[in-house]
Amino acid sequence: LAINREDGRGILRLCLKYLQKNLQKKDTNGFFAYPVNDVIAPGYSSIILNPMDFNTMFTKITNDQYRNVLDYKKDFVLMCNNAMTYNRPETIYYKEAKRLLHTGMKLLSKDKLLNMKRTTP
Ligand SMILES: CC(=O)c1cc(-c2ccccn2)c2ncccn12
Repeated sequence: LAINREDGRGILRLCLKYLQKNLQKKDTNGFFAYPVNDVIAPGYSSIILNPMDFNTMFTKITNDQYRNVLDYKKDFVLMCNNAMTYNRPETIYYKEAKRLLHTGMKLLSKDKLLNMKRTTP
Protein backbone atom coordinates (compact mmCIF):
# COMPACT_ATOMS: atom_id res chain seq x y z
CA LEU A 1 0.00 0.00 0.00
CA ALA A 2 2.87 2.36 0.87
CA ILE A 3 4.40 1.69 -2.55
CA ASN A 4 1.12 2.52 -4.32
CA ARG A 5 0.83 5.73 -2.33
CA GLU A 6 4.37 6.74 -3.32
CA ASP A 7 3.61 5.90 -6.99
CA GLY A 8 0.43 7.95 -6.80
CA ARG A 9 2.33 10.95 -5.42
CA GLY A 10 4.92 10.62 -8.21
CA ILE A 11 2.23 10.65 -10.88
CA LEU A 12 0.46 13.63 -9.27
CA ARG A 13 3.79 15.52 -9.07
CA LEU A 14 4.33 14.86 -12.80
CA CYS A 15 0.82 16.06 -13.69
CA LEU A 16 1.11 19.22 -11.58
CA LYS A 17 4.56 20.08 -12.96
CA TYR A 18 3.15 19.63 -16.48
CA LEU A 19 0.18 21.91 -15.70
CA GLN A 20 2.42 24.54 -14.04
CA LYS A 21 4.82 24.57 -17.00
CA ASN A 22 1.93 25.31 -19.36
CA LEU A 23 0.30 27.88 -17.08
CA GLN A 24 3.54 29.71 -16.37
CA LYS A 25 4.22 30.05 -20.13
CA LYS A 26 1.16 32.33 -20.22
CA ASP A 27 2.69 34.64 -17.60
CA THR A 28 4.94 36.19 -20.25
CA ASN A 29 5.96 39.18 -18.07
CA GLY A 30 6.70 36.96 -15.06
CA PHE A 31 4.37 39.03 -12.87
CA PHE A 32 3.24 35.86 -11.07
CA ALA A 33 6.62 34.10 -10.85
CA TYR A 34 7.49 35.21 -7.30
CA PRO A 35 5.73 36.62 -4.20
CA VAL A 36 4.62 40.26 -4.56
CA ASN A 37 6.47 42.44 -2.02
CA ASP A 38 5.44 45.68 -0.34
CA VAL A 39 8.23 47.59 -2.11
CA ILE A 40 6.76 47.12 -5.62
CA ALA A 41 3.18 46.99 -4.28
CA PRO A 42 2.66 49.38 -1.35
CA GLY A 43 0.46 47.92 1.41
CA TYR A 44 0.18 44.55 -0.37
CA SER A 45 0.78 42.39 2.71
CA SER A 46 -1.98 44.15 4.69
CA ILE A 47 -4.50 43.88 1.84
CA ILE A 48 -3.74 40.35 0.59
CA LEU A 49 -3.80 37.95 3.54
CA ASN A 50 -3.19 34.74 1.57
CA PRO A 51 -0.52 35.57 -1.03
CA MET A 52 0.32 33.00 -3.71
CA ASP A 53 2.73 32.81 -6.66
CA PHE A 54 4.09 30.20 -9.09
CA ASN A 55 7.36 29.70 -7.18
CA THR A 56 5.49 28.92 -3.95
CA MET A 57 3.24 26.55 -5.89
CA PHE A 58 6.25 24.79 -7.40
CA THR A 59 7.73 24.30 -3.91
CA LYS A 60 4.42 22.87 -2.72
CA ILE A 61 4.37 20.44 -5.67
CA THR A 62 7.90 19.29 -4.87
CA ASN A 63 7.02 18.84 -1.18
CA ASP A 64 3.86 16.83 -2.00
CA GLN A 65 1.70 19.51 -0.34
CA TYR A 66 -1.09 19.05 -2.92
CA ARG A 67 -3.31 16.02 -2.40
CA ASN A 68 -4.89 16.37 -5.83
CA VAL A 69 -5.22 18.65 -8.89
CA LEU A 70 -8.20 20.49 -7.37
CA ASP A 71 -6.04 21.54 -4.40
CA TYR A 72 -3.51 22.93 -6.89
CA LYS A 73 -6.26 24.66 -8.89
CA LYS A 74 -7.39 26.45 -5.68
CA ASP A 75 -3.93 28.03 -5.28
CA PHE A 76 -3.91 29.06 -8.94
CA VAL A 77 -7.31 30.75 -8.60
CA LEU A 78 -6.17 32.39 -5.30
CA MET A 79 -3.10 33.83 -7.06
CA CYS A 80 -5.21 35.32 -9.87
CA ASN A 81 -7.92 36.62 -7.52
CA ASN A 82 -5.30 38.28 -5.27
CA ALA A 83 -4.08 40.26 -8.29
CA MET A 84 -7.66 41.23 -9.19
CA THR A 85 -8.24 42.34 -5.60
CA TYR A 86 -5.12 44.44 -5.03
CA ASN A 87 -4.79 45.94 -8.52
CA ARG A 88 -7.32 48.25 -10.18
CA PRO A 89 -9.09 46.93 -13.33
CA GLU A 90 -7.23 49.35 -15.61
CA THR A 91 -3.79 48.06 -14.55
CA ILE A 92 -1.77 45.54 -16.56
CA TYR A 93 -1.54 43.29 -13.47
CA TYR A 94 -5.34 43.03 -13.23
CA LYS A 95 -5.67 42.40 -16.98
CA GLU A 96 -2.91 39.77 -16.98
CA ALA A 97 -4.49 38.04 -13.96
CA LYS A 98 -7.88 37.92 -15.67
CA ARG A 99 -6.35 36.50 -18.85
CA LEU A 100 -4.25 33.98 -16.90
CA LEU A 101 -7.30 32.85 -14.91
CA HIS A 102 -9.30 32.35 -18.10
CA THR A 103 -6.48 30.37 -19.72
CA GLY A 104 -5.99 28.33 -16.56
CA MET A 105 -9.65 27.36 -16.35
CA LYS A 106 -9.43 25.95 -19.86
CA LEU A 107 -6.27 23.96 -19.05
CA LEU A 108 -7.68 22.81 -15.70
CA SER A 109 -11.15 22.04 -17.05
CA LYS A 110 -12.88 18.88 -15.95
CA ASP A 111 -12.65 17.13 -19.29
CA LYS A 112 -8.94 17.96 -19.60
CA LEU A 113 -8.31 16.59 -16.11
CA LEU A 114 -10.44 13.50 -16.73
CA ASN A 115 -8.47 12.87 -19.90
CA MET A 116 -5.20 13.20 -17.96
CA LYS A 117 -6.52 10.80 -15.32
CA ARG A 118 -7.46 8.38 -18.07
CA THR A 119 -4.12 8.62 -19.89
CA THR A 120 -1.72 8.45 -16.91
CA PRO A 121 -0.43 4.84 -16.44
C1 LIG B 1 0.88 39.99 -9.34
C2 LIG B 1 0.89 41.40 -8.89
O1 LIG B 1 -0.06 41.90 -8.28
C3 LIG B 1 2.05 42.18 -9.18
C4 LIG B 1 3.20 41.71 -9.75
C5 LIG B 1 4.08 42.77 -9.88
C6 LIG B 1 5.39 42.70 -10.45
C7 LIG B 1 6.08 41.48 -10.52
C8 LIG B 1 7.34 41.46 -11.09
C9 LIG B 1 7.90 42.61 -11.60
C10 LIG B 1 7.16 43.77 -11.49
N1 LIG B 1 5.93 43.83 -10.93
C11 LIG B 1 3.43 43.89 -9.36
N2 LIG B 1 3.90 45.17 -9.26
C12 LIG B 1 3.04 46.09 -8.71
C13 LIG B 1 1.77 45.74 -8.29
C14 LIG B 1 1.33 44.43 -8.40
N3 LIG B 1 2.20 43.52 -8.94
